[in-house]
Amino acid sequence: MGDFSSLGLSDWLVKQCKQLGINRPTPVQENCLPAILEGRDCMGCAKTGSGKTAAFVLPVLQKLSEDPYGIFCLVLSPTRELAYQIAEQFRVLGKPLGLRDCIIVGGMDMVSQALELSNQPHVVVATPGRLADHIRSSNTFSMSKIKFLILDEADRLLEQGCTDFTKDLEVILGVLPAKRQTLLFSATLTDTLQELKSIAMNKPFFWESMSETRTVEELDQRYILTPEKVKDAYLVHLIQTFTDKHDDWSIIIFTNTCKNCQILTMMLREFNFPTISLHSMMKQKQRFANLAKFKASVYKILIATDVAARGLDIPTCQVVINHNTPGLPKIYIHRVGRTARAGRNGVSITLVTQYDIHLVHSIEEQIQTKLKEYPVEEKEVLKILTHVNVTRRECEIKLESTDFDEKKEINKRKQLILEGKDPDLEAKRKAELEKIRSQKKLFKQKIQENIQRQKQGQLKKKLMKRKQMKKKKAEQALT
Ligand SMILES: Nc1ncnc2c1ncn2[C@@H]1O[C@H](COP(=O)(O)OP(=O)(O)OP(=O)(O)O)[C@@H](O)[C@H]1O
Repeated sequence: MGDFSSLGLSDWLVKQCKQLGINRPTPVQENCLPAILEGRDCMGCAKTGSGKTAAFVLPVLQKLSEDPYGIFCLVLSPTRELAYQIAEQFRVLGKPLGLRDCIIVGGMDMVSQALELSNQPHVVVATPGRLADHIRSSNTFSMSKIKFLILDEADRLLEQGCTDFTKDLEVILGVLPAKRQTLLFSATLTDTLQELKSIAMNKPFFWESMSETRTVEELDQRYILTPEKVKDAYLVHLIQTFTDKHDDWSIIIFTNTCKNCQILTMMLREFNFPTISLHSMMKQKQRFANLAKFKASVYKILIATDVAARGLDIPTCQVVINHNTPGLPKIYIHRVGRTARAGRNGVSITLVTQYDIHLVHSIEEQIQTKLKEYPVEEKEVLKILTHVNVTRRECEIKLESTDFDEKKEINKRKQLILEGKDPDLEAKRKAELEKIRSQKKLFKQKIQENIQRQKQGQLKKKLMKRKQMKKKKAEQALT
């Protein structure tokens, strides 16, 4: 493995890297950096925590230092927290340049963002939705001269999941110059390769880390098979044992919904665990504040939805617990990738119910690794089971008495309005769809029942016939 200078990086950047403890390039940096410096489009697929961010930040900074102007580079990120983290890397590594960056994400003041954009920052780091809003509503900035477009977590930006970025991406791509360098990075690029290739049109240099497994070797991947009702008791027991044994460990717990995130946070606090949460129903300022407190180890436990699954770099995080088994292997890979980063060790524990076993199998198939069972003293778990379940129920009741569900409904309506839809019409449409769906279901059920009845009738007839035959034979034998 060479050093950064031999890859063509300028001395000032090599020095800057050293100050951050980045001395030798990781494979993704070693391979992608020269191609980007040569002016090629690039698609880099490397495991979580392998230094993909610096693989695009460093060459952009080098090119910027040769011809500084704004807006030089646009980076898109699927989440707001990740956008801040990327901007920070640019700021730290680009300090000697006097780099001016600007972060454009939802949940923050739009007017001050518009002002910052009009000041022509060198680098804009944005989430697609908010940037598209600015493009639609303002003509005080131009992106027609950008040299670099970067899609971090590129596969997420292009997939049509619950947050669909494709329309916003169309708006953004519409104002960018065709002549630019496009860089796409993720730990899970391969599923969306075709869509990505249409964005990086300029015969992209494609690099993927060669490895049989898709998760890092330093990660000890475990599971616990548990009935749904005992899950929380296992969780409390696990946290208790980790905190008893290790003062300095931080834990991220992933769960499937904002409500569950909130309930688990309340519940773990009842057990005096220093817990904080991160999910999309929180105010943005609170989200940033909570993440900062977790990063600074003020709180040792972060309970999050998948909004924290990708990209976040928290070196102190030693353990990831999946309170629910992720439905997609890709999500699993990103979630457990929040630990065991940059060569450090880490543990992931997935709580698996009997209904999730098939999900574990498809995860294992994708990552080419078998999860090992995590040994637990079941006696200890059973001892706290009732206490934990009663506490959870109390927390649920407490949450129900707040306006959490109401807020969720209001947020949904706000989102629909922002998408240019009428919330009442949407609700009507949804109800009608639901009605049609349940009618179809009922119809299907009736058909099934009819088939079943017919089958049973036929079976009965057959049995009767057989009985009669037997009887006949017996009578014949007697005569
Ligand atoms: N060459 C290097 N040597 C040592 N540490 C490095 C090097 N490059 C990056 N790092 C550090 O490794 C950590 C992980 O890097 P980064 O966040 O870029 O990972 P990533 O590949 O983008 O992961 P993910 O897929 O989860 O987003 C960071 O703390 C970063 O500072």
